[in-house]
Amino acid sequence: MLRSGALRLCAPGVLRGPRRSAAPPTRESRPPPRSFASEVIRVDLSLPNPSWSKDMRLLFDQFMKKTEDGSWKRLPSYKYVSPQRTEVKTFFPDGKPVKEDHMPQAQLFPRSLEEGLGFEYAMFHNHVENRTVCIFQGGPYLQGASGFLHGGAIATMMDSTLGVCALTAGGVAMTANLNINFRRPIPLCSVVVINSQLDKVEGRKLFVSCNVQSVDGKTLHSKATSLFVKLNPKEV
Ligand SMILES: CCCCCCCC/C=C\CCCCCCCC(=O)SCCNC(=O)CCNC(=O)[C@H](O)C(C)(C)COP(=O)(O)OP(=O)(O)OC[C@H]1O[C@@H](n2cnc3c(N)ncnc32)[C@H](O)[C@@H]1OP(=O)(O)O
Repeated sequence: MLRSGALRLCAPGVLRGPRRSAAPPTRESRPPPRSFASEVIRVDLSLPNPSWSKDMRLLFDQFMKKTEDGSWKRLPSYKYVSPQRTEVKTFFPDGKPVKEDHMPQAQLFPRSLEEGLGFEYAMFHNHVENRTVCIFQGGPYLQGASGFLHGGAIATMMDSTLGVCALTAGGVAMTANLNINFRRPIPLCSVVVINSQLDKVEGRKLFVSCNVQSVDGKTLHSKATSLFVKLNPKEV
């Protein structure tokens, strides 16, 4: 039984729970790995699935059109990130990268909830303009104030979008500073667009900003400025 008006905006797949829709899945569903050593699952989760609302699908299609001339690229996204497969291993600040055997259950945080219940998103990057756009549908497990998204969930997606923008433009970097203004609440299960851009580079410092807007562009939900610092290989 639905109590929240906002929840009615969710696609039917969300309300029935994860991976139970009669509609054919558009992603390959496979069980999680026992260990990174044995297998790294490469299921691209930034593709449409039955939990995506009409707004989410329309936006996705609009951005896919923009990829046709090569100016924009869709960025694939995976649940499992093997340290063996990233530069983090070499650039980790304390010089002691976590061994894969020590974290068999590690997952990328925004991909750690079941389909449709948490963070549903896809990102697109423009290499010429150094911009990253994220289309984001926040599911029912991300509630803060009743019927609205939790500020931490919004911050997570802003940090992730800013991070991808910084990483894509400048290489391996970590968030050093993140300033957010929350202007208007985001209804649970609605879709928003996060627009980020690289503003300035000073040595290892990457200054990146973003805003979060409603699909029609009429509501500015949040704004942020951030500083990412490229990790220093000399310290390894
Ligand atoms: C992240 C790796 C990604 C791997 C990707 C692979 C998979 C891809 C998949 C999916 C992508 C998703 C993307 C997600 C993105 C999320 C990212 C996060 O949330 S990261 C977690 C939260 N952040 C921390 O835990 C950092 C903790 N802090 C640190 O480790 C250090 O402070 C660090 C590395 C940021 C800087 O330390 P120093 O020792 O290397 O550098 P110093 O000398 O302190 O600073 C360099 C310059 O920056 C300024 N600076 C540093 N921190 C500052 C601050 N907070 N405010 C202002 N300036 C600051 C300093 O004043 C200095 O400036 P002057 O060169 O002198 O001009």
